[in-house]
Amino acid sequence: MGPQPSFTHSIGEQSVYVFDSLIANAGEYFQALNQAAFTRTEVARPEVAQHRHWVTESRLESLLQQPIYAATQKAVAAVRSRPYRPYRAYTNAAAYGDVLFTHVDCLPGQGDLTALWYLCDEWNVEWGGETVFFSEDDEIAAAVLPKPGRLVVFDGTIKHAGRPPSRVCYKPRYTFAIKLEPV
Ligand SMILES: O=C(O)CCC(=O)C(=O)O
Ligand SMILES: [Fe+2]
Repeated sequence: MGPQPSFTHSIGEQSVYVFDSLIANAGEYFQALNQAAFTRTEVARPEVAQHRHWVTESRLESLLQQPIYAATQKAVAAVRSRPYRPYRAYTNAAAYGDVLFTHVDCLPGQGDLTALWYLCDEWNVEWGGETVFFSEDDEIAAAVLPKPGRLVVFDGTIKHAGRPPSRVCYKPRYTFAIKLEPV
């Protein structure tokens, strides 16, 4: 039997699956990301293109060799019967005061999934930094808190946004996004 989600949220026909404890070395990723070269190049959606946020891209060829990708595949296989392949992987960085704008990760009918890893060595509920998911009528339908090594897998058509960490959080918030398309 594969990994089971810690919990699942249904938003209309779409789903958000939260997995914990699939990797043990989130703190190592956090340390490595502290040395990575981020560029302020990412745009959430065209209308907010003047507000860019910080990202660093991962090479897909190297991603495929990594245990974090194997863990992602197992989680995806636990919730979906069809195969998916990654087409992009990158890490978002946000600190207090940053804004990560609301967006969707794919168009209706594309069937993409997003696998989003919280790569922190610790997290405190007072630090905020949730990923929030919206219903069709723009209500918050689910909010997922960062936790070291937590993975959230969701349908790319769900509107969502990362929230920045609060003023009492002195660490960057890193989320590692793997965008997956049906094969
Ligand atoms: O950092 C987050 O919580 C959300 C990131 C995201 O939505 C994305 O990279 O597409
Ligand atoms: Fe997204």
